[in-house]
Amino acid sequence: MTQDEGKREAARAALKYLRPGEPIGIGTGSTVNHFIDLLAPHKSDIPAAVSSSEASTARLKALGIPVVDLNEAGSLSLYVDGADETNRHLQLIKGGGGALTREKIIAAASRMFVCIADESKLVPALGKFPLPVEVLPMARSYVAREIVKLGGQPELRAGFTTDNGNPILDIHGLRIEKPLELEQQISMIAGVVTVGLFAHRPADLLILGGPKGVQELKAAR
Ligand SMILES: O=C[C@H](O)[C@H](O)[C@H](O)COP(=O)(O)O
Repeated sequence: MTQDEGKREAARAALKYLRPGEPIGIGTGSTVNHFIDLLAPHKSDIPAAVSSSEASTARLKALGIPVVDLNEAGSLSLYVDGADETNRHLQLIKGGGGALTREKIIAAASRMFVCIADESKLVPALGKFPLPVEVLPMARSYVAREIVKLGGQPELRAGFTTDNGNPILDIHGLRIEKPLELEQQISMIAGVVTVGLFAHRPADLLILGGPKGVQELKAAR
């Protein structure tokens, strides 16, 4: 089984959590793209979606699923999204595709966050995947210097701006032993819009696809 097939199987397993008649929150990335595609036969059950990126919005609309603003939808019962890394507490690194800010908002506004991924994303400690941080343009260098003080090596994501018009610093060299503390520390740096560490709002359920099939994990809390 390829990594992409693992993503697709995880996405397929998430379909059973759909709540017919209720709007759904939709993340961003290649795993979520599978999930959106698999929604086709269920679209009459989905009145609307709240989307975390322009890319997911375009894909949902192409399928005929109406996309609404979060302000209009209110709180959501279900949010489905991928991750770049997860630990056993279902704390995540997200933002490899640059959609971390809208993703964090929708996750916060949702009662159940189902994370879908291929099994390579489950790691003993977060931090091998460079941690994305969205920053306001004028704060880029200042935030980078503050991150060096925390022991990370920030690298500007070249030629990239988020859907919000901001740059991203990818932080290398972090072994994240205390995700809750680090999320708070980085979030407090002036000029940081969002850090792609989802520790205060982890996933509620992790669905992993791999050669041995699909496994579902609840957070060890
Ligand atoms: O910004 C992008 C998101 O956080 C994605 O959920 C994350 O990068 C995982 O993407 P993929 O499903 O393509 O591995």
